[in-house]
Amino acid sequence: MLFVSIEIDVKGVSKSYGKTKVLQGINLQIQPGQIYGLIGPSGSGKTTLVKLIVGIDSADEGQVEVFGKSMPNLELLQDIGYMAQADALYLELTGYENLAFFASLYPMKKTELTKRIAYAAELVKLTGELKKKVAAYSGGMKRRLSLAIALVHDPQILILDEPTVGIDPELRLSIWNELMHLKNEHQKTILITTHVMDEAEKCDIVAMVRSGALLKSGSPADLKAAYGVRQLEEVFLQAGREQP
Ligand SMILES: Nc1ncnc2c1ncn2[C@@H]1O[C@H](COP(=O)(O)OP(=O)(O)OP(=O)(O)O)[C@@H](O)[C@H]1O
Repeated sequence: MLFVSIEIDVKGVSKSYGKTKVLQGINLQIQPGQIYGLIGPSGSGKTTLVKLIVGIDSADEGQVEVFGKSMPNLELLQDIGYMAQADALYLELTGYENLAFFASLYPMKKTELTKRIAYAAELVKLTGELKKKVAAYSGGMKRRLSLAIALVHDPQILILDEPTVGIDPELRLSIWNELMHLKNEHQKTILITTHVMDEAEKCDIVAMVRSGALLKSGSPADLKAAYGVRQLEEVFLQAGREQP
């Protein structure tokens, strides 16, 4: 029997805010070493779903398991790197001080900490800017620093909520190359939300979210073949029309 391990398992999850049902009956499974993309229009529920997976909010119905453990679970903090949509940075501190602060929340030796900060800063091309106060950073630089913070403690799972918004195309490409490297060379699992179809194309599995429900999921190639189309965007439009 083929055994497929599951790192993130979302089972029948629903969530409401007040009377508004924001997620309904979501099921998804993410395997180790996958890049899994959530794509959908603004307000479709991607961030809400991501928050349930990270464990900073809890579902009304259903369950989220990460490494077989029910979320939220403080034990798993070390294993998950989360980059929220809104940057949570200390503006009066420098880039370096921000990285050092977040890294210090995890058990790490001083030498390891210094190495990880250098690696994370280089990854997002901020090495030369680390001495500046974050208040003087541009929007894109803040996004890049948030990404560096998400991976500074070397987590197995990276959960990135629209990580490339406000980032120029060249750096966007280099960040994607690095995400591919993290997946291919270090078997990291990456869950990413995006509005951008060409980013969705780079994911192993794409799940299309609309109005709090998962329309379709699969590899970009399989999804396009199933609909007989050449663009992922067309899959999304057709899948949306099929909805009752
Ligand atoms: N804390 C909250 N209280 C009330 N409503 C909320 C809350 N958080 C989200 N919502 C609502 O839930 C719905 C889904 O929001 P969510 O942020 O998950 O969407 P999204 O797909 O991530 O959108 P975007 O791509 O714009 O980030 C929206 O209608 C939003 O207004």
